[in-house]
Amino acid sequence: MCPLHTFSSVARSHNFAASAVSRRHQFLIRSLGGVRGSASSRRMAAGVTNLSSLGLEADAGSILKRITPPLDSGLHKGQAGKIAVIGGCREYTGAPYFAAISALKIGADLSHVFCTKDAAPVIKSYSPELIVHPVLEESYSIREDEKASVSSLVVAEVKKWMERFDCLVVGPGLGRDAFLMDCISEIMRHARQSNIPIVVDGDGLFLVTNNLGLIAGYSLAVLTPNVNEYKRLVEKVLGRNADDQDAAEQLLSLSRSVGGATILRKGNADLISDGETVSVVSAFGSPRRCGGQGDILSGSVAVFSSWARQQISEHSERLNFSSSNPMVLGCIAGSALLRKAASLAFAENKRATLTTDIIESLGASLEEICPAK
Ligand SMILES: NC(=O)C1=CN([C@@H]2O[C@H](COP(=O)(O)OP(=O)(O)OC[C@H]3O[C@@H](n4cnc5c(N)ncnc54)[C@H](OP(=O)(O)O)[C@@H]3O)[C@@H](O)[C@H]2O)[C@@H](O)CC1
Ligand SMILES: Nc1ncnc2c1ncn2[C@@H]1O[C@H](COP(=O)(O)OP(=O)(O)OP(=O)(O)O)[C@@H](O)[C@H]1O
Ligand SMILES: [Mg+2]
Repeated sequence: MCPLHTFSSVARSHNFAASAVSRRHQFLIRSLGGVRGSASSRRMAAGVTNLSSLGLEADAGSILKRITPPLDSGLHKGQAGKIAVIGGCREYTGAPYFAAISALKIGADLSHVFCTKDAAPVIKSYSPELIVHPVLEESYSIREDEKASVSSLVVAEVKKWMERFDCLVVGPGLGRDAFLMDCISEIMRHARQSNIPIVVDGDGLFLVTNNLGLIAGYSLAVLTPNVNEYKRLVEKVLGRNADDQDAAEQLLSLSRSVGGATILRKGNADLISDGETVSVVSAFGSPRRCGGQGDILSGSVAVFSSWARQQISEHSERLNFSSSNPMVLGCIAGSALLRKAASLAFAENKRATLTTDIIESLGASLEEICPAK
């Protein structure tokens, strides 16, 4: 287990130690955009009463420490996690790379990428660490009369690996080709039948928003929408606009409406709900909004939720968390670690901070909270 004093020093420097009440208060002020005495702050005050009873700011440092497994010479390759990212097409090769390499940097043993044939050599060239499968096809590369047979082949190629994975990340850099979307739907149905957790991000959210049945009622699904993706999801599911005034209540109701899939709403503060609880991670990260940070998050959530699942199955009696849902714990851990890594990378690189710099800070960030030895 990680020594407690390590957590205390991290907590001091990264705001984990602020009292729960003050953090809740700060979050609500930020998320609801209140100005003292204004109408919006009065609405906010009403929200505080409702939301504080749900429990907001997560004790992310403690969760990170308790779900991260110790390094143990008795373990063999694969036991610390096998993750697969399904994404990467002609346009986007960075996003699946960011998600897959982040999973490895955090501590997973194996990270696979299933992408289109065009994207595969590019992704392989970024890193020899990733196992890259050039199996996906887009409409432009196949004839109409081939579609049925190619679709069966694509799905079969992914299915034969599926049972080995602890978690899939569906969507980073996937694109929105209609043929590809149909194949991915089939792959997701199969993953669900096999009880494999799925983190849905990027274009996977475009697919799911238009096919809610893919994740509805699946408690091992996590959706990680950014501001645009959340807006589309809320409009589709609740028939309303995304709400910043009652953000936590709306998220709770959104998650309930999709049958308890966990949703991580990304933004200034990250909000997480599985329809039972709402948690917030609001520790300051970085003011740089370079593309790719959401991809780091999706790869991280895949690893941490797999670890949380394992810890809960082995030691549920001594894990006294606010939520017993491993997908929620994985979201909290992933969000907190990303923010810490972004803050370290920004301290060093300032305006030049890029996603690759944040990835390079993941190891040191986790080490401060949970040392390897
Ligand atoms: N280095 C990389 O490889 C990175 C790659 N990335 C990858 O990029 C993909 C899109 O993710 P994103 O975050 O740009 O989507 P988002 O903010 O909803 O859209 C912004 C605007 O663009 C538009 N739009 C998007 N896709 C479209 C499409 N296929 N065809 C048409 N329009 C499209 C969208 O329009 P709308 O959705 O409203 O119709 C909105 O106006 C996703 O795969 C992600 O993983 C990122 O992870 C960053 C690093
Ligand atoms: N305004 C903000 N202030 C502080 N942190 C933010 C802000 N917006 C997003 N973040 C952080 O950046 C992370 C990525 O969120 P973002 O909204 O950039 O995702 P994304 O658009 O999906 O990213 P990507 O470019 O990888 O697709 C979130 O977990 C959140 O912690
Ligand atoms: Mg994204």
